Amino acid sequence: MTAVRVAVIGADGRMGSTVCAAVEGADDLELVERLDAGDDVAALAGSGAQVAVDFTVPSVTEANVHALIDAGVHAVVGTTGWTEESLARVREHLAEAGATREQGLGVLIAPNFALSAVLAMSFARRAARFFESAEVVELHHPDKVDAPSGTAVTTARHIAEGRAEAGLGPVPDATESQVDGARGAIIDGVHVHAVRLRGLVAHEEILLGNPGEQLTIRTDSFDRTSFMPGVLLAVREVVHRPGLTFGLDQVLDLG
Ligand SMILES: NC(=O)c1ccc[n+]([C@@H]2O[C@H](COP(=O)([O-])OP(=O)(O)OC[C@H]3O[C@@H](n4cnc5c(N)ncnc54)[C@H](O)[C@@H]3O)[C@@H](O)[C@H]2O)c1
Ligand SMILES: O=C(O)C1=N[C@H](C(=O)O)CCC1
Repeated sequence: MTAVRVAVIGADGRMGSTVCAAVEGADDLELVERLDAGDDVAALAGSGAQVAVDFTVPSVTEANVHALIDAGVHAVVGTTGWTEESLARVREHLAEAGATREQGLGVLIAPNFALSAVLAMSFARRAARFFESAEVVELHHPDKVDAPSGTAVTTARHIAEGRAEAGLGPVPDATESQVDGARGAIIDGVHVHAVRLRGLVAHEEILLGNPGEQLTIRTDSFDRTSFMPGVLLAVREVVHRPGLTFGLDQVLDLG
């Protein structure tokens, strides 16, 4: 068995260092490069790396992915901050690169690699059509630079899709006046609230309400090792998935 050669970008960070350890602990993977701020992603072209894992910061991750496509390296991305527009640019770049390759390159971007979070997002989408009200509360460590979390943004979008498919209108909300931000950010009509608290890692509660009842879906990552099985699965899968894959639910076939 030949090991898949893996590079990690953001290797000195909380996630990147955990990914390096997970790759080093896997018999079928080989850690060949550790890059962090100041290193040239384009140089991976001649490094022998087949897959690069990006856990950096929202402001640089898209440029890293374009550089990886140009370098002919598959990408697994956990960094947040992706929009419909930035995803479309990656899709387009991959299509151009694929036209000149025998087997197209793969980019797999997932806002959350923890199985509990992937399932929570999937359950929320399925449950959304049955409830009048839906709100998302995400809770993270205070060193996180973006809010709301990428997971919460994706969860809100899933809920909005489920509601729209069922023909549900806006969530009920009689608020006429508020202190700025009191009702959270509104993403596709769903209110999203962000808590930052020392001691936390990554947590989310999805609240779904009807007259007289509530469904709460909660996911907790108590440790960054929770993300590693999903990251390693993505590394193994991306080489067989040309084009852009968004969300680990696609790999797990959750729909
Ligand atoms: N998808 C998931 O499952 C998941 C899980 C946890 C965190 N995240 C996301 O991953 C990202 C990183 O989180 P973190 O807690 O590891 O952050 P962190 O701040 O600990 O690490 C980021 C690292 O990226 C490096 N970096 C910055 N600019 C760079 C550049 N241009 N090139 C290379 N490296 C660069 C920094 O020096 C740092 O070492 C965030 O967007 C976070 O939301 C995603
Ligand atoms: O610690 C972080 O930062 C996390 N970021 C992701 C997000 O924004 O959804 C996933 C959870 C951890």
